[in-house]
Amino acid sequence: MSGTKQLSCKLVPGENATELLDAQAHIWNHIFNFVNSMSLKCAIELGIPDIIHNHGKPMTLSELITALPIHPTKSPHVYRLMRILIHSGFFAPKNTSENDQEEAYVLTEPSRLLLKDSPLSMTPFLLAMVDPMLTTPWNYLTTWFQNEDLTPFGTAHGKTIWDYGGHELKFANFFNEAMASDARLVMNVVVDKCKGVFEGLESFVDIGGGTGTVAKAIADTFPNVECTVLDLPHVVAGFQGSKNLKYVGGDMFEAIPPADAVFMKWILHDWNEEECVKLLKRCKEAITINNKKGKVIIIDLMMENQKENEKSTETQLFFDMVMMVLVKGKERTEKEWAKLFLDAGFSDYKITPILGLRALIEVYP
Ligand SMILES: C[S@@+](CC[C@H](N)C(=O)[O-])C[C@H]1O[C@@H](n2cnc3c(N)ncnc32)[C@H](O)[C@@H]1O
Repeated sequence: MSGTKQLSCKLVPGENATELLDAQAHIWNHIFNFVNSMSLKCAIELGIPDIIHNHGKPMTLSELITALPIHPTKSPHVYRLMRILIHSGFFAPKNTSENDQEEAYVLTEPSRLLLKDSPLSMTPFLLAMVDPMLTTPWNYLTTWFQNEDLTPFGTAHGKTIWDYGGHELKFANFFNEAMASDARLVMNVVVDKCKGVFEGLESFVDIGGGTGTVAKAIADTFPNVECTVLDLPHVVAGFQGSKNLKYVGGDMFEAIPPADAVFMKWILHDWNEEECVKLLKRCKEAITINNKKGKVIIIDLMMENQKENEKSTETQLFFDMVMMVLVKGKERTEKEWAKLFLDAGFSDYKITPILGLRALIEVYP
């Protein structure tokens, strides 16, 4: 032996083979965690949910293979893709009839939400989040821990995500469409379950409101409310308002149009504590102008609001890491939210926990 240490292959006393193999399997499972998202991405790109949906009845493997836009040499592999997606709950097997040997596939609730033309489709969000422009920064996480860069996204692309959107049209389009698809789904629930939050308002401004999905939903549901979307000039460029909806291009850290309610969905989790306090102070100015007493309405993730559900906790932890990698923000617990509100000079808040992993929070001056 020339100076290298020889590691013993024997089990350490007290360690049994089952524990060792379990530990190995645990590591394998985590190494290959990306297989779930990449298999799902592939199924969406091939249009599998739509093909099964349009078939109108449970679809057998051979029918699926015939309908898929794939090379004939790949036909024998389709069942493998379907098998993992059944395991992860995106499709379900169904026997077509008692005599029929061949299993058929049906959609599940999650795959129904991935139908391309469904009004609440999450497909744009999925395709954006797994696009290499957003996954590449993960390869720079270690480098970022060891340098002074603000985000791994910045290390990878040399710009903040917002500046990048201003330069890369393709990125801006799929990012804004991803946000809009989430806003459609959330506003569907909000307008149905918490209409009261918006009743009595005369004016409403959605800051960082993207291409206006939230403001449009409020403008349509409450025709007497004057709605404004404020976002970066390149995001709102070319958008036309309507009778009670207008678009304003600007920087929310500089000025927010006065309104009875300032709305922020998926905004504060993008920013650090100092920036959030600055933004909340701007919001407070906007809702208290002329001695008015409006409110701030926030939709954002609330860490630890689903403690009993292991999968939801993991999803919240995923989101927090995403915030670390893409932007300077974080996901916050109720205690952390309360501190932000206090530091920005607000006196009270109310949480409506109707949005699953997220919450609707009303904040009062
Ligand atoms: C995570 S997206 C959320 C979009 C939308 N609120 C939603 O949830 O669908 C954040 C938004 O903030 C906007 N934004 C970033 N910096 C901004 C600034 N300084 N002023 C105004 N908007 C900004 C981005 O352009 C983007 O539309």
